[in-house]
Amino acid sequence: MALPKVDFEVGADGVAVITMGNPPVNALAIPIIMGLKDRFDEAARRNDVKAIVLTGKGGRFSGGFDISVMKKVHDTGDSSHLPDVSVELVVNAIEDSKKPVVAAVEGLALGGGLELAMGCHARIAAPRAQLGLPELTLGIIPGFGGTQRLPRLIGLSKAVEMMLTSKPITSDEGRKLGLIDSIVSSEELLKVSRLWALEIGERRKPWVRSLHRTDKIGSLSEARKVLGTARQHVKKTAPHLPQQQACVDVIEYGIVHGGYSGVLKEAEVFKKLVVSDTSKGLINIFFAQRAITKVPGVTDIGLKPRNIRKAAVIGGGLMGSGIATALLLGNIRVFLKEINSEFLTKGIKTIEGNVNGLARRGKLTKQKADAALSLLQGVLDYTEFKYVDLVIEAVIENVSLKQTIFSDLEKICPPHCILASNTSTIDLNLVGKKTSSQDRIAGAHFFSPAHIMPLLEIIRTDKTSPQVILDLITVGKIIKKAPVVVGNCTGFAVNKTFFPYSQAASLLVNLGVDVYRIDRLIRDFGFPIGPFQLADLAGYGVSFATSKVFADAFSDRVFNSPLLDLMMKSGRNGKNNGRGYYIYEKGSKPKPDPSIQPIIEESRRICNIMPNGKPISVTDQEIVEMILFPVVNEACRVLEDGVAIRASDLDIASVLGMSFPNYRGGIVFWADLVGGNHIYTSLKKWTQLYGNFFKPSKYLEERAVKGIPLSAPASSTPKLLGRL
Ligand SMILES: C[C@H](O)CC(=O)SCCNC(=O)CCNC(=O)[C@H](O)C(C)(C)COP(=O)(O)OP(=O)(O)OC[C@H]1O[C@@H](n2cnc3c(N)ncnc32)[C@H](O)[C@@H]1OP(=O)(O)O
Repeated sequence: MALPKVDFEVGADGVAVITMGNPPVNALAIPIIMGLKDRFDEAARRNDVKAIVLTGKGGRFSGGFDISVMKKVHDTGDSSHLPDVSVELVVNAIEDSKKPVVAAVEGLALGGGLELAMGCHARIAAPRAQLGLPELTLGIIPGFGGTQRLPRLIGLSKAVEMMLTSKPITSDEGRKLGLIDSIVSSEELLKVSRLWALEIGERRKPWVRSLHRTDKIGSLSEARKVLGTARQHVKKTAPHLPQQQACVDVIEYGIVHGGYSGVLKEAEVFKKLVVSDTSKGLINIFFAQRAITKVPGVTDIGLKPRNIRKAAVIGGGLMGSGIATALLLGNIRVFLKEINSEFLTKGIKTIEGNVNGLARRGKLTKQKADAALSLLQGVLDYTEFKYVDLVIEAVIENVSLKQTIFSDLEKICPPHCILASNTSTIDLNLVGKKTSSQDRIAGAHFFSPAHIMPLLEIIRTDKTSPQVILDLITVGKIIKKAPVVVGNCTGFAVNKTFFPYSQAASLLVNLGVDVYRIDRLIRDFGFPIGPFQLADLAGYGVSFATSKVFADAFSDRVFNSPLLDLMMKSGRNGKNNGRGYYIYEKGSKPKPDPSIQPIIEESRRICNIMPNGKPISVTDQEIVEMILFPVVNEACRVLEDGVAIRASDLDIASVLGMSFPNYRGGIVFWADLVGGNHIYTSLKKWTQLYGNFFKPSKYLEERAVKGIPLSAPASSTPKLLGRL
């Protein structure tokens, strides 16, 4: 791999071209920043240099400050790894340079990349470059002057919007807004930028120091109005994200005290935010997301993904139609199979509803929606299966039915065809037991609604071939899912980790805690809805069936609550029939239903676990911990058994599959922040008080006692992922 380096070349025209080279995105790693400082010094010193062009190698300007430097700060606790770029490089060496500097932008200029460009005296871009300040997604604010220069270049409202949403704009929009001075073809980019820089020197083009501009900001009262609205919005939509408020504050500071003071304030706040838990969590998620597709024994052995053009989905229910929708949106031809025309019509209607719904909400153009639906064909038999590359079975969780389907598939599908099951709980060895095709059988576990939820859990057995796993990873990427490869066991990685979540909530209710208090606290923690509203949403049938599976598999530690059964017996089925823990009425938000109280009382009476028959007294924090620590405990077992390749895979899976708040970094990452020892001692205490449901796992105990982070890689070879 090429080392990061900054090239410097002075042409006969007297223009020095400084080129950042750090593939694949020219991230501003420390050697690049040092190199830039040296090169700008050199350009300033040399008499043969009249003007400067700053650009990036390989068709990309820069993807911003090297995020791994911030990770290093998190890992070491040492902020001195953060270089002074904002003043030393952007203000002193670039913006205040006595020689004109032009940024030649191609591909992308994000974060620190765009901030360098904004420090230049003009920006020339190739078409379709992405320009943005996505720092807030990492729990920080722009730190190389972006909070000050962007509003001065494009106006306050748009700049605030770009920073708070972290959404990039294209060259075209940048040109209209005044961020880009001219758009030229890639071929012409350097030539035009050189000329432009020379013309600035000759005063034939304006020599603009962005930080000194005030014309686009408006009056102080106008600015305060815009910022006040932004503040209100942030307060409502992002109460857990301190960087959002901080960003607005820093922008305002610069407007009140001047751009340069704003830059200094920004650097100070940036440094504080880098070490915040939010930034630690979000940066963990950034790298976790990119690690999932690095699967030892699969992606590092020189295999090439095969083309998956045609797929079949068996079962047109909620899951099957969601999966088919996802494949169609990924431009894959789909045969949807059902057992009769009534079910088939219903499945197709659901898919049409899914696709058209996305188009209605502006997520898809009408043209793309029509193109996706044209790739769908409903079938009632296996004739078309002779030509497919992938089958995903999504029928009910019935072992013998699945076994029959897979033995039929083996006979009908071509030998290269991948045979996948969307089972959420059943052992895949059992599913493929009646075939001799175990090497091409895998799990492709989607999360409901499958066309929306971004996680795809790919389950490999010890017989699944690496090629099949690689192909499924590739399909996952094509259909815009995050593919996480896990081992085969009851519940696989995600449902196994999270089965104690709803059980702990029920346990607390049976100990006397209020349903709605629990839901509120879990929402306050950052989940979009609480466990009882989630149960309402999923429908009780699914929860009931899966809790049975877990009760059989993990009888040493399940909590069997009569609550769900009693709810069902009283004619409730959650959102499906409008009656659950909440009342569901069209057009209004779910309302707590006081009439469930007698059902809860009955459950408590049957369960009889309240000490002395009285509700326990617990703090809000304890409630959250009593629900989430058992999940951490199960995550430890998943890691110990090697069901997940690495802890960060569970982090990303918890965020994308279970809506664990991303700014807390994922379940294992959060557990390490809370501290293994606190989790262990709490679980031990609750085991004594309330039983084995809370009993700490060996893995947790060992690590807590030795002070080893739960996320640290295991020293022994994973068991279930034996091939990895
Ligand atoms: C002080 C400043 O204000 C602070 C900052 O600048 S913070 C950084 C702001 N910039 C960002 O947030 C951009 C982050 N990067 C991205 O969004 C995307 O990587 C991208 C749009 C640039 C490219 O996307 P894509 O082509 O799909 O490639 P992607 O797989 O994401 O990244 C390719 C590799 O570059 C790495 N990378 C991308 N941006 C990086 C960055 N800013 N720092 C370090 N590594 C980075 C990725 O980790 C990945 O590494 P890997 O191959 O070892 O896994």
